[in-house]
Amino acid sequence: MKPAVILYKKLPDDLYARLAEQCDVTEVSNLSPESQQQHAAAFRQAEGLLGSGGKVNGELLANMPNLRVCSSVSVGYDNFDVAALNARHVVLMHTPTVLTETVADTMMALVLSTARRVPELDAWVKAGHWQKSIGPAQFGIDVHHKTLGILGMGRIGMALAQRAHFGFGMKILYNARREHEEAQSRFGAQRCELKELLQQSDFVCISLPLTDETHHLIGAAELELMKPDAVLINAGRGPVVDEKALIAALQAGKLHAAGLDVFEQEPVPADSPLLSLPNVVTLPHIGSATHETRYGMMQDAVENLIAALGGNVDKNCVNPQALK
Ligand SMILES: NC(=O)C1=CN([C@@H]2O[C@H](COP(=O)(O)OP(=O)(O)OC[C@H]3O[C@@H](n4cnc5c(N)ncnc54)[C@H](O)[C@@H]3O)[C@@H](O)[C@H]2O)C=CC1
Ligand SMILES: O=C(O)C(=O)CO
Repeated sequence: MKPAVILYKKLPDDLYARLAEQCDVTEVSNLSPESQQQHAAAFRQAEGLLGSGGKVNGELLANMPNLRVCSSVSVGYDNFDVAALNARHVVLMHTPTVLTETVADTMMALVLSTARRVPELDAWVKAGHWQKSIGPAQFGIDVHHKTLGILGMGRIGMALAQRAHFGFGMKILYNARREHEEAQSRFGAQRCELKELLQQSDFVCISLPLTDETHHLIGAAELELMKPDAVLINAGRGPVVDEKALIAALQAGKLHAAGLDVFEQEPVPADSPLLSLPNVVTLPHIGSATHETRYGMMQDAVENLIAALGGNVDKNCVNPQALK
């Protein structure tokens, strides 16, 4: 008999067919309590769960007594209660690597667009303001040969460092618990304390996961340490930055700009002051959102689920110890 799975994300036809060949699939629109109630029997039976977004916590697990494998279409897994999964011996699979280069491209796009004010000036031209030669009011700041500080020197941080160092001749700083030998040998990257990184970087780029330790890692005191013409880029998770403190710093003119792909609340509320600050570039959490990469993530998530249901957690497993 095929294992029963709950699918809470639309898949392309070929990937759905691949999943359905191996599993008995019930498709639901999301993991809301209403959806769990509506499909109670399917949730109760399911051994697998595949999708993205939505909280996977003790309450959901209580409705899924047969669950063995969660497969997330994402690398970040802060929406999963891993301790609760471990306690129930449920393994969590995710999709690192396949999205790394695309997210680093997004971060570089934020670096360039904040520094050179691309969206702001695009809107300015389209609004008919380009009536004569531009002047200092339209100038930006250089990116090349500046200092880029990375918080989260993992897969995405490394791919960003590669672009910044080789493409733009930038000096790379990073903050980490341990020396990153590869970052040092490939990019001459220097490890430093958070304080030093904030004081020295022209661009502070966040590609950190959200954990208890990283929650509000960047608050008022940290923003105060940054150079007045520095730029903050966040593509990790919104709550790594205290958004109220960021808004206050931007309103007080303490930073050149911010480039944000992630927010404390997503979608970002329409009345957020971030949306009316001209020096803030906002993106709707598109870090990995290209056709190619999103397809690759879904493909990996399907294969991860099938492999893990078959007892193979060699690749892309967050908590292989849960099997023990
Ligand atoms: N904006 C978007 O669409 C996307 C956002 N992300 C976010 O990026 C994060 C990173 O992804 P990867 O690079 O693949 O993960 P990774 O695990 O390879 O890298 C994360 C790095 O952060 C470091 N780190 C963790 N806590 C730290 C702390 N307190 N201080 C200093 N360093 C710390 C880790 O040691 C690791 O080197 C994901 O967890 C996710 O939240 C990932 C993909 C897309
Ligand atoms: O994979 C992730 O963690 C994302 O945020 C979306 O790609």
